[in-house]
Amino acid sequence: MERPSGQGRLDARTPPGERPRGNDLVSRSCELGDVSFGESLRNVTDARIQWATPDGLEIVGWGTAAQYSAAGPDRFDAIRSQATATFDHLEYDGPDVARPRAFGGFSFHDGHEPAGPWNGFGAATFVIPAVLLTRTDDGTWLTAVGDGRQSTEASLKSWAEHLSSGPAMRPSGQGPGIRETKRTTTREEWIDGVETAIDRIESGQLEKVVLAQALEVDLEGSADVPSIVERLRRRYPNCYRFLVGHEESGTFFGAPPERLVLKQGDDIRTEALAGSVPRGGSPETDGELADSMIESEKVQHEHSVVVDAIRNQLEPLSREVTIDDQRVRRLATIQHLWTPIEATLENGGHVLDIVEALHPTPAVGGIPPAIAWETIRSIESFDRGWYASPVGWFDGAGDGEFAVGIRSGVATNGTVTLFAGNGIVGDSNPADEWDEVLLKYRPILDELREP
Ligand SMILES: C=C(O[C@@H]1C=C(C(=O)O)C=C[C@H]1O)C(=O)O
Repeated sequence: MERPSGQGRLDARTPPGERPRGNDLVSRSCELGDVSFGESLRNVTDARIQWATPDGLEIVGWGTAAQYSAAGPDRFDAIRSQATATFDHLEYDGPDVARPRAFGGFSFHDGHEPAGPWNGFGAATFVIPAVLLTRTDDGTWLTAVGDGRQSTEASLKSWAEHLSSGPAMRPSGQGPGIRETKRTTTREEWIDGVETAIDRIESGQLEKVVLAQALEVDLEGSADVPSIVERLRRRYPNCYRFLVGHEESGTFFGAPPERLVLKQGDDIRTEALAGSVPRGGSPETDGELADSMIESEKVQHEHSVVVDAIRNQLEPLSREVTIDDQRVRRLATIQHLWTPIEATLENGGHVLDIVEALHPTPAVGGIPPAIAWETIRSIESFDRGWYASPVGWFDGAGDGEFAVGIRSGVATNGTVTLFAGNGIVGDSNPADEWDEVLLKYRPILDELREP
């Protein structure tokens, strides 16, 4: 999309006494009529983000008002302190829902070095977009973030005019079509890897590990990721939908069913989502499959390891941790065992503290964490990059929401690399694990294929 003029620069006409200091940011919002979020992002070549939650919040953003990156074991802290320096001096005038937020994520492991499809995705990268569109049931807002009052107000006005003259809706289009798919892991290699993990579990070193694989998909057409993300809403309305593209990178996107954390003030919501069976062809077979999952000792063990790890991480930070009743989460192509978890923080804090405490849960990593990671490294033959990692947003109050970046892929020139993994415990059956992992490619693979 062509950028309207008047964006960015500190406006020299602002009276000195009224001008924000140095690099301080200014943000303004206004309400808009219906605009197509997908269309707004389509031709953006610099940073862009999209974030949609099962609760109905939808945000797209583009451009960079501020950017933070960090690597190594202190990456959570480093991002928090860089962003706090901005937010502490950010002047915002507008409704809470449209406030500026920092969007981004982390790599699975803090030692990540960007390469291949993950070029441009560091160990932690966040941006406060220069332009944001926020939609809830109550309406749509446009937010501009810049470094001077008059220039930011001018930018808001010109984007409002520009977006209002565009289409309110656009057809969500077709999938690009698939030319060829290539696995990182053959069935034999997968079965070998699962057996190696089971040996480690039986020897007592390891309790659970999540092994994953990747599928490289060569496309017939080009991947219009914002419209793929829009289309994922039709079959996965109760999942998150996101995309993250940095200035010089491919686009990471997906429809994860799993919340890592939602923090609002002292209230924390998270969940254990682990244990999977396919959907049946009818309500009866759906129910039978779900019952077999609930009754399986193997699945219950796989699941309880996640509940216990989350409880152990949250208890030292919380006044109270509540583990809700276990239930079944039914998605279009798969069903999961699911336990919602809530906590009340003892001494407040920042959502990134909770992200750091929880990531990776044994729903995507394993127990004990260090041996699980070493097992993953020695068995998996591809780079997890940002797959299965925290992706989401935080604001100036330290609130925010992060999904677990699963049911995801990274799009780079004509190729999408998809990722999927399974929890392995002592009584896992390697051949069953192969069938299960293929199910987890489906959400995106189906959209790429669809005519
Ligand atoms: C690791 C993935 O999914 C995770 C593993 C699950 C399992 O092992 O049953 C279920 C849900 C997710 O926590 C994935 O989708 O790639």
